[in-house]
Parts: sequence; C-alpha cells; structure tokens
Amino acid sequence: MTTTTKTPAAPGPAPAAGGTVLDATGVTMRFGGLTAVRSVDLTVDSGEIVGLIGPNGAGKTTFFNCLTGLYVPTEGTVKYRGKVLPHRSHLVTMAGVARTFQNIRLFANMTVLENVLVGRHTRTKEGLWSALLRGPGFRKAEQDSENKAMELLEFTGLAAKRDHIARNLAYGEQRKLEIARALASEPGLLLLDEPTAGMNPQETMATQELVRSIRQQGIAVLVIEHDMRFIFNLCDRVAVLVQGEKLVEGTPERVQSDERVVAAYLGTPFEGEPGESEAAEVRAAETGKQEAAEAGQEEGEDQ
Ligand SMILES: Nc1ncnc2c1ncn2[C@@H]1O[C@H](COP(=O)(O)OP(=O)(O)OP(=O)(O)O)[C@@H](O)[C@H]1O
Repeated sequence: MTTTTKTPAAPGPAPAAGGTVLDATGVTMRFGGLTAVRSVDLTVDSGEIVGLIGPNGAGKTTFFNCLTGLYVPTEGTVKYRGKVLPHRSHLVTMAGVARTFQNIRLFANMTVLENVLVGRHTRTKEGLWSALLRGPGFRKAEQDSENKAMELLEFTGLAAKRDHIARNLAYGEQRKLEIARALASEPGLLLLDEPTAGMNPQETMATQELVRSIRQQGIAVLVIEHDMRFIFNLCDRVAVLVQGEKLVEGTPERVQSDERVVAAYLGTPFEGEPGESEAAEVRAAETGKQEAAEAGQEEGEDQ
C-alpha cells in the first residue's frame, strides 16, 4: 500500500488551533442488564491522535456508536466543538464527525470513485430539482465533487483504482477506501474502528503514515485498534477501557508501563478492577475453607 501525499486533499475547514474537538462526559450505555460502557469521559483535542484500546468486549465499539449517533447513550453527553451532538448518525457526520467501521461497510457493487462520492453527499448543496434537471449549477457541483473525490483517492493511494468495483479491491485497499469515503464528508474529527484489522505489516505501516497525514490536514483522530505497536507508535494519548470503564489514560509510555493494563490484557485481576471485590471475597472464602481443612487434617494427625 502506498500513501500518496503529494496532492493532499483539503478535507473541510481546518480546525482552529488548540481547543477541544470532542468532549464526551459520563457516557454510559446499558443493554438491558448489561452495562457495556460505564460513565466514560474522554476528550480529543485539536491536532491530536488518541487511541482507545481494551480487551475484546471492553465496550470500545459501543462507545464509538454512542459518539456517532448510532446509539443514544443511557447517560452522558457528547459534544463536538462545544455543541452537543444529535443522536442521528447523518447529523453527526454533518456536524463534522466521520467514522469507519470494524466490519467494512462499502457499497460493494459501486466503483471506488462512486463510494467516495457517496461520502460527499452531506457536503453537496444541490437539491433534488437541480439534480433532476441537471442544470449548470448541478453539473458544476458534480464536477467539484468529483475533483474532491479524486483528490482523496490520490491522498489515500487509490487513484489508479477509481473505476474498480469496490468488492474487487484487496482487503487493505477496502479499508483505505472506507477512510477516503469518511474524509469525503470533510470532518474535523475522524473515528477509526480497527483500521488495520486483517492487514499485513507493510499495510499497517502505510496506514500509520496515512493517519499521520490526516492529522496534518487538521483533522483530529480517535482510533480503536488491537495492534499495540500501531497504537503506541502513532498516538499522542491512549485511553484503556476494561469492562466498560476507563481504566487508565495517558501517554503511550505511561499506559504501556501501567501494571493494571498489563494485567487486564493478561486476564489477571488487579486491585480496583470491576468485579475484583467479588473475586476477593471468593478467594478469602476459598482460603478460609483450605485453612479449616488443613487444621482438621493436623488435628487428625495429632490424634
Ligand atoms: N446491541 C447490543 N446489544 C446487546 N449487547 C451489546 C450490543 N452491542 C454490544 N453489546 C455488548 O456490549 C459489550 C461491549 O461490546 P463492544 O463490541 O462494544 O466491545 P469492544 O471493546 O468493541 O470489543 P471488540 O474489541 O471485540 O470489538 C459486549 O459484552 C457486547 O456483547
């Protein structure tokens, strides 16, 4: 995979320097009796790449879904540039937050270019009548959109495949196309859900470079990924979710050396882990039983 940066697209207005782009406060998501995300606070600042990691089932994708209007959080608020985001995914995209999905969601039978053009629909102003009449305004808007889509295909290294059918692309290219399509909506914040899943090491490296280039375009990035090397090489800050709760947040160095994070990944309970108090009670009871049994055995031996 190659990342072409020579003709960088200019996706959307560059965010003002500094400041908070995303501000999620107390986000909780319950499904019946299951609390998938519990009171999570997370910010992403302008120009930042923030990583969200955690073991399988930790609640990462559920949290993304709460941020992007797919789920209405049971509690909590999500603000983008100081404004509460609506609970509708297309309105969230219009507000300036775009995302990719863990399971690639392309229009499989459409061309690469068409997929990116679909991503531009939130930014095109031409109405239904203009489209039906195909007047000069519509044709100009269409040409502008195509130019922008082509810039994004150059940017992601897919320009040569513009007329290929999406389903025929290699897996890594499909992931890049998802990113190009998300960028087409001119976001100020891009959420990537496992962008390197299924990629080989070269593709993963190229994706790392692509994400850096996206940041250079003035777009903040929040990324979920299981590939720790990718996360720790790329991110300015990393937050760790475990059983729906934010366990640790900090620089990659700090997170990497936190013994609670290591324990969470190895499946070893640690002090303060959700459910640890119950586990401690069970251990105490087990120890008590064992001591009683040993005492009984000693008594027997003494007799
Ligand atoms: N729509 C839903 N209805 C009921 N339970 C759900 C729903 N979505 C997610 N869950 C549950 O919420 C928990 C968190 O799932 P989620 O997919 O967010 O975790 P994750 O950290 O993204 O996991 P992975 O890394 O494996 O993708 C899991 O127990 C999951 O089964």
